[in-house]
Amino acid sequence: MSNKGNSFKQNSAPTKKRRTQRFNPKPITKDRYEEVKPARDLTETQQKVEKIIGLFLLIISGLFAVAFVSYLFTWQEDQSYISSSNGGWSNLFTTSEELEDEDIELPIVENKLGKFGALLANQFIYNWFGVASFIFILILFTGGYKLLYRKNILPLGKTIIYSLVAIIFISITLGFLHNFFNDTPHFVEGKFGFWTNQLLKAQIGTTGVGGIILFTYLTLLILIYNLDFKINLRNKRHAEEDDYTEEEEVFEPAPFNSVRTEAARQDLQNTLSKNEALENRNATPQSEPTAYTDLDSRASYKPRTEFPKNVPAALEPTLDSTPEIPSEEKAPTFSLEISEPPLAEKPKTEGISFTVDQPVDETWTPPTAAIPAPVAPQYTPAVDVPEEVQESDNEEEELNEDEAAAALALTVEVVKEEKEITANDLVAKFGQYDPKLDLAGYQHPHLDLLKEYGSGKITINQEELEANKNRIVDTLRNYNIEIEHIKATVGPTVTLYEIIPKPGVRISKIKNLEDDIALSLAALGIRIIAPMPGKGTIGIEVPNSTPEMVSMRSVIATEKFQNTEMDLPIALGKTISNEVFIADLAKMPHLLVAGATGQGKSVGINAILTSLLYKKHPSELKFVLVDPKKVELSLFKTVERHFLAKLPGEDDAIITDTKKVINTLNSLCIEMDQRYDLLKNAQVRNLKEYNVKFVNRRLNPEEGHRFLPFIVLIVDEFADLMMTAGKEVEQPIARLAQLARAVGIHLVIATQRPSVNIITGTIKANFPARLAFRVLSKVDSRTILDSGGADQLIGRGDMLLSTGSDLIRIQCAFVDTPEVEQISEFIGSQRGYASAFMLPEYVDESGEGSSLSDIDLADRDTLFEDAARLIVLHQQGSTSLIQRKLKLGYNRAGRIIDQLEAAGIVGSFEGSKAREVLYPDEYSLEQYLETLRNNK
Ligand SMILES: Nc1ncnc2c1ncn2[C@@H]1O[C@H](COP(=O)(O)OP(=O)(O)OP(=O)(O)O)[C@@H](O)[C@H]1O
Repeated sequence: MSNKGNSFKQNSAPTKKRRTQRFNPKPITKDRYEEVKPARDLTETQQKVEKIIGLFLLIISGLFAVAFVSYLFTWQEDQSYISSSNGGWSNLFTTSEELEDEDIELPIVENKLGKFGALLANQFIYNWFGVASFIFILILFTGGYKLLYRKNILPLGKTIIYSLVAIIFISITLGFLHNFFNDTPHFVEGKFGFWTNQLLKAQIGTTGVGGIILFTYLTLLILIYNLDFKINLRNKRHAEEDDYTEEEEVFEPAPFNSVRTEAARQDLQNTLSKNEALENRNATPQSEPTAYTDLDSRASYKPRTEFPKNVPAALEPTLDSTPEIPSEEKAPTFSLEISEPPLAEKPKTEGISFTVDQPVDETWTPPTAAIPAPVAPQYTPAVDVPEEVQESDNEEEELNEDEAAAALALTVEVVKEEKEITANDLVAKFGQYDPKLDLAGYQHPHLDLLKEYGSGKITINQEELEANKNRIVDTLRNYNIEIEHIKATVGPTVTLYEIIPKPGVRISKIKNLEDDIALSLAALGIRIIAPMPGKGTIGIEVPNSTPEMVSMRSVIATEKFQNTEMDLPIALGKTISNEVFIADLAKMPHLLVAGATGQGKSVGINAILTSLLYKKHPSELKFVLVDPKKVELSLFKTVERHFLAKLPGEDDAIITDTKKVINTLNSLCIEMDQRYDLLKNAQVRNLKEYNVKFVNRRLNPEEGHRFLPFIVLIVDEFADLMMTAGKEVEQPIARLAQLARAVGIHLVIATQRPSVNIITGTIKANFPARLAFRVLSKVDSRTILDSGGADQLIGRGDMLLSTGSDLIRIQCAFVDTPEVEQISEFIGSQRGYASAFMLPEYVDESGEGSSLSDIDLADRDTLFEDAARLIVLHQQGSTSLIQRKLKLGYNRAGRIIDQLEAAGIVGSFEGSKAREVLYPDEYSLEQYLETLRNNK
C-alpha cells in the first residue's frame, strides 16, 4: 500500500492554500441551504403575512442597493437637494416649484431611486456608517429570503449580529484610514466613523487609535481562527533552551567514562524512574514505548549537540480534556451517557496470535528529511532502560535523599517543559496533524443525490381529525370515562391524541380499552401510552389515513443535521410531532435493530449508513459490513477504498461467510485491545481525547500511535449468524459491546427474529439502545423493547426507539436503493485510499481454521443429523456418546464430530472436557438443520 498520501511533509508543512482550506468556514453552497422549521404551527393568515413581509424586505433590499450604488456616482450632483442645510428630508414633501423658488436646480436629483433614494442613501452612507452601510442590504435580503422561501440562506441571527459588528468596525477603520488618504470622499466612513475617530483621537492620539484598531482585528482573528503567534513561541523556546543550558552546566556530571559519571548516571536513572512512576501513575510499564520520550528527556542531560530537538511529539503528563459537544437545544435527540470501564479492568485477549497490518495510509509517517530521527543517547540505549530502572530500584535506599529530591524536581520540570515545547513547537511549525489531508479533495455527497418523496409537508385533514376525536370520546364515554380535554398532534404517519380524563378515572381502565378504541376507529396500529411520560396526559396514537413519507433528503437537508456536532449523527426520521430526530451512535453506544420482514429494517440500516456517509470524512470513519443475506449491503462495495474495513488478504470487504464473520469479529476485538493499549500509553480515557492529542502532535507515531477512525460494525442479519455460529459469534459481539465504546468501535446489529435465543441476555444487557420496526407478536416486542408496542406499529418504517428510559415513535426516513447506489458511486468515483482499512490479522487460536474449512458440509455423513440431535438432546458434545448410541466405530464418530464442529453445532476440542454444545434446544437445531438441507 502506498504511503505517499499522508507523508509527514504533506501533513507537516501546510501551504498557504491548505491553511485557507482548513480555517475557512465551508462556503455556503446550495446543498447547505437549510430548511426552516415547517410552518405547521402557523395559521394560514400568519403564513400569508410572513410571505408578504418577506417579499417586502427582498424588494426593499433591491431598492436600497439601487439607491446606494447610484449614490456613489451621483452624490455630488444631488448635493444641493440632500444637504440638510437645504432642508434634507423635509425637501421630500416640498414641491418642485417650491424648490425652484429656493434656487435648487432641476432635475432635482440624479439618483436612480429619485429624491427618496438620494435622501436615503445620504442618510445611511453620509450621515451614518459610510460604505459599510451596504451590509444593511445583506441583512434585509437574508431576512426577506427566509420569510418568503422558508429557507435560511445564512443563519439569520448570526448574520445580523456579525453584520452590525462589521458595520461599526469597518466604519471606524475607514475613518481612521481617512487620516492618511485625505482625498477620499468624506462619505466613505460616514459620520459615525468620522466622529468616533475624532473623539478617540482627542483622547489617545492617532497612534492610540491605530493600536486599538489593530488590537481589535487581531482579537477577532484569534477568536475566529485561533491565530498562532508562531514567532513568539519559537523565540520563547530558544530563550528557554538558553536558560536551561546554564542550569545544565551545574548538573553536568564529569566525563562519562569515570566512576563518578556512572554514579551520577545511576542517580539520574533513579530520579527518572521516579519521574516515570509519577507520570505513568496508572501502570505504564517501564518498557512501554513511552520510554522513547523519556529517553529524549534524558538526552537533555547530554551536551546540546545530541539533544534531539525535532522529536516529533512528546507525551504530555496531564490529561487533555475533550471539549464538550453542545447538545442540540430543541431537538429530542437523546444522549445516553454510560460510564466507561476503567482501563485496568479491560480484559486481555490471551493466546491469540496476530500480526498487525497497520494501514499506512492512515498514519502519520514520521519525518525523514525534514526532521532527523531522534538521536538515542549513547550511554542509555533504549533497550537498557528497564534493566537499569530495576537496578536503581535496588539501590534506592543508598541515595542521598536531598540530592535525589532536588534532581527529581528539576528533572520533572525540565521533562515537562521539553515535552511541552516539542509538541507545541511542532504544531507551531507544521500546524496540527490533519487526518483528512490524504483525501483533501474529498467531497461529501451532495443533496441532489437524494430524492424528495411526497410533499414534505403534513396535510391536516380536519374532517379525519374531528371524526377520530369524536370516536375516541364516544368510545370512552360508552365505558363511563369522561374526558376533560383532548388535543391532537399530527405526525407524518400517526396522529397523537392526548386526552386528560376527568378526575377519578383509572388509567389502567383506558389502557385496557386499546382494542375497543381500535375497533371503533377501524384502524390498525393504535397505541395507547398511559400516562405520557412527563406530560400528565394519556396518549392515543392513531395512524393517519394518508401517511406522509419522510424522505432522507428532507431530514439530511435540515439545519439540525447539517450543523450537528455529534460524533456519529444518524438521522433516523421524524417524530410524531414532525421534528427531525437525530441520534448520536457514539453515545448510544450500540444499536440493536429488530423487525419482521418487510417492515423497513433494511431501509433503516441504509438510512443509518447514508447519514454517516453524508457527515463523515473517510479518514474519520470505517464500516465493517456483515451481510449474511449477501444482497442487502452489497451496494456499499463501491466505497470500499474510502469507508470500509476488512481483514488482510480478503478480496471482499463485505462479509457474507459465517467463518469470516467470526474471524472479523475476533479481529475487531484485537483492534479494540490495541486501541486500549494506545489509549493507556497516551494516558487518555477515550478515542476523542486520544485523537485530540494526536492531532496536536503530542503522540509519537514511531511508538505506534496513529489517528484512530471510528469503526462501525453493521450486521444485517444477526439471527442467521447466531443460528450458524452461536457462541462463537455471541462472545466477541458481547465483548465488543461491553468494552469497545471508549475506543470508538460501535455496533449496529439487526435481526428479523427477535427471539430470546438470538437476542440473548448478554447481548441485550450491552445494547441499551434498541430500535424496533413492526414485529409480529407481543412476545417479540417484549424481547426487543422490554415492553409491548412494536407489535402495534403499522410497518413501512414506523418504528419505536428505546433508549433505556424513553420510548420514542419515529417514522424512519426513506432512502431507496437507487439513491444509495448513487451516493456510493459518487463517493467511489473519487480518489480513495490504496485499499480498504486493514483490520489486524486474526489467526484461529486452535489452528483448526484451515482443517475445518476443508470439511465439506455438503458431503455430510448420513448420520450427521441423528448425531446432532443426540448431542443437543444430551447437551454433551462427545465422540464416545455418538459411538455408543449410534453404534459406530471411533473413526466415523470422529469424522461426524468434526462435521458438527464445522457446522457450528458443537464447539472446538477442549482436551479432556466434552465439547460445548452450541444449540440450547432441539427446536433451534431443527431450524438450522433445515437451512443446511436447503443449502445443500
Ligand atoms: N421509511 C419508510 N417509509 C416508507 N416506506 C418504507 C419505509 N421503509 C420501508 N418502506 C417500504 O417497505 C418495504 C420493505 O422495506 P425493507 O426492505 O426495508 O424491509 P425489511 O424489513 O428489510 O425486509 P427484509 O427483512 O425482508 O429485508 C420497502 O420496499 C418500502 O416500500
